[in-house]
Amino acid sequence: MDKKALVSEIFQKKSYLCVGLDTDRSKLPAHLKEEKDGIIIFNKAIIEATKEYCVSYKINTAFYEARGLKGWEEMQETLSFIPKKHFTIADAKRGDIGNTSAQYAKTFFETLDFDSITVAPYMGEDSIRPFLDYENKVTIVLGLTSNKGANDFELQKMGDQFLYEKVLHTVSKWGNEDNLMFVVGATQAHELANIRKIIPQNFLLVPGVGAQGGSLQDVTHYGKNEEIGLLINSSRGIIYADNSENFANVAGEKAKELQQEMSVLFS
Ligand SMILES: O=c1ccn([C@@H]2O[C@H](COP(=O)(O)O)[C@@H](O)[C@H]2O)c(=O)[nH]1
Repeated sequence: MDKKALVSEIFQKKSYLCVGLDTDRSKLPAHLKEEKDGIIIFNKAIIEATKEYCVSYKINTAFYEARGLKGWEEMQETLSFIPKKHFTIADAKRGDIGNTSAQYAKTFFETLDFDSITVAPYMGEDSIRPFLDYENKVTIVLGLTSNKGANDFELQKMGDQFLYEKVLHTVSKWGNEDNLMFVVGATQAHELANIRKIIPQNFLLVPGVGAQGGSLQDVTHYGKNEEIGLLINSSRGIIYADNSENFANVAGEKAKELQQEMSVLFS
């Protein structure tokens, strides 16, 4: 799925919600912890219950990679449950010297066929170029992250600008508004007006509402553009909203609540 199709889905559904599938076996409802395919059953039910209310799913690969071969198979099977009209994100935060990045790009864009991948910018252009070389795929670069550690480097001054501002200015020239998005944490909403001056048109992937306390209203107010330009992610706040056999219905309700809050912020 490309950006044009994503924008069309956003306006049709009045939703810019991305559901995060950070599925941790130790957090499954008790009845699924006993099942060999507990993660698959859980993810399938979550996708069925939430697909009407969201336009995107983000798979944080760490939760699958940690389980070795079985985890990679679970990631692939989970991807196959996601309807084609949803934008898929491999939250893998890759980036290495060029020939290694090329293998990461092949893994996530060809072998697994994700629509997009998150990458770290700090090894520079040759580490990101192999991802950008894929037509009809989107590279999502870490801009200003949601965590406390954003203060350690991203919010340090480099000359007269913050390091994250330098990243946005420079990286945005390596690609275009169709193949480049940036991660900005919902906890950093105070910087969004400034961020929109630097990258008015690129989509932003915004994690950090729900469990991390970011505000959907603030992010939308300061970050929205004429295409909406936002994918707001919630993972734990949706998928672990309930720990009983009714978990999927409750997850669906949580996704619906967020979609309804978004729908009134469209105008
Ligand atoms: O700055 C960042 C970048 C990525 N993440 C990821 O997003 C989700 C957030 O999960 P919640 O449970 O909704 O807090 C998770 O996969 C993080 O690794 C982020 O939080 N902040």
